[in-house]
Amino acid sequence: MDTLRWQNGQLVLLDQTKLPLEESYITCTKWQDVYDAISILAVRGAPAIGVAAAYGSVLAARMLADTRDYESTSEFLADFSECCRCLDEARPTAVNLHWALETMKAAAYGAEEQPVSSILQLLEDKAKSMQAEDVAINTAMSEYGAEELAAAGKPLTILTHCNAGALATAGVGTALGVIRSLHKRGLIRMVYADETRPLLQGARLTVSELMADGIPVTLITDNMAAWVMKTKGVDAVVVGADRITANGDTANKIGTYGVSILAKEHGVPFYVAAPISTFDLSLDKGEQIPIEERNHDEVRSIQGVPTALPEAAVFNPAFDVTPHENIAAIFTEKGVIRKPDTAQVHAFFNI
Ligand SMILES: CSC[C@@H](O)[C@@H](O)C(=O)COP(=O)(O)O
Repeated sequence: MDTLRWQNGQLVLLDQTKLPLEESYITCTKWQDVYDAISILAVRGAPAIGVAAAYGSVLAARMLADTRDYESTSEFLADFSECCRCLDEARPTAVNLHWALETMKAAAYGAEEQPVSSILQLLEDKAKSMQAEDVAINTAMSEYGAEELAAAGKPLTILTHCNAGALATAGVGTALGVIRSLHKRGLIRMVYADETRPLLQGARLTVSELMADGIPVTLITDNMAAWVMKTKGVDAVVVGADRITANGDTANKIGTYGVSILAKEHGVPFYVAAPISTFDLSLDKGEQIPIEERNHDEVRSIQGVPTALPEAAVFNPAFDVTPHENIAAIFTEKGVIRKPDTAQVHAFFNI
């Protein structure tokens, strides 16, 4: 089950809205298909949407070249940038989307002197290398995280929120990558997976991903996390991230902030696993992160089944921000940032 694959010049995406009950795929032949797939969460998770968008930009470049006979490469680049800008609007919080498109644009502009046909090939190669790099990044980050947690010297009970696994990346995942590495070392006693309302990424995706790998996992509803921490000996919380600001504040799936408060109350260390592409050092603090608000029907219903009056007022932020004070460490592919704050993050990035 590949989260995404580039096949015969098309992007094939596993439709995560149908999981775990149905394995079906969406074939994207134009960038607008990728935009739609990202918007409806057919492909989701910060690194996965970055890679998908990179391929989306390849489809955009090809579509432009097919529909117009460009007299100059700079005209093509201007239209290509505009397509990237539109794709970038698919979701606002995960900075990996923006990062991936900026990387693709930089690659295209770096070849400004070359003909459009060469740029098309270069963009395809760049997207493929971005996908391959994500695999390596996940593996390195997972090892750093597992090494840090293995120091406890005993099998661990871990709580996670949302899905930061293979389905959210091109590789083994970020938070679930760390859990996979710990499992390989015989160091997972139990993983508690929050169901993650409203869209149930924990129940639908994390639980099935871990079960498929034979990793012990127990599904809980989001409102059970406090009691599980109190009664089940949770050793650590490990989650992914959608954007991390220069002081270490971390945006992740709605509910993560609450889990961090519960962890603090129960003396449970709270860890974030995220690639460097998830850091947005142009922002000083979490309050500056744009938070996506999604369709209110996602809260008025569960999997399309109404659970509230259709006219009920709703607030549906897709993400929240965990303050850096609540984070014990951030695992990246280049190492661990302990007790993240502006000084630690700056030191890590040599700023
Ligand atoms: C490695 S994925 C990290 C995050 O993107 C993940 O935890 C998350 O919040 C995903 O939200 P989603 O709305 O499903 O895209």
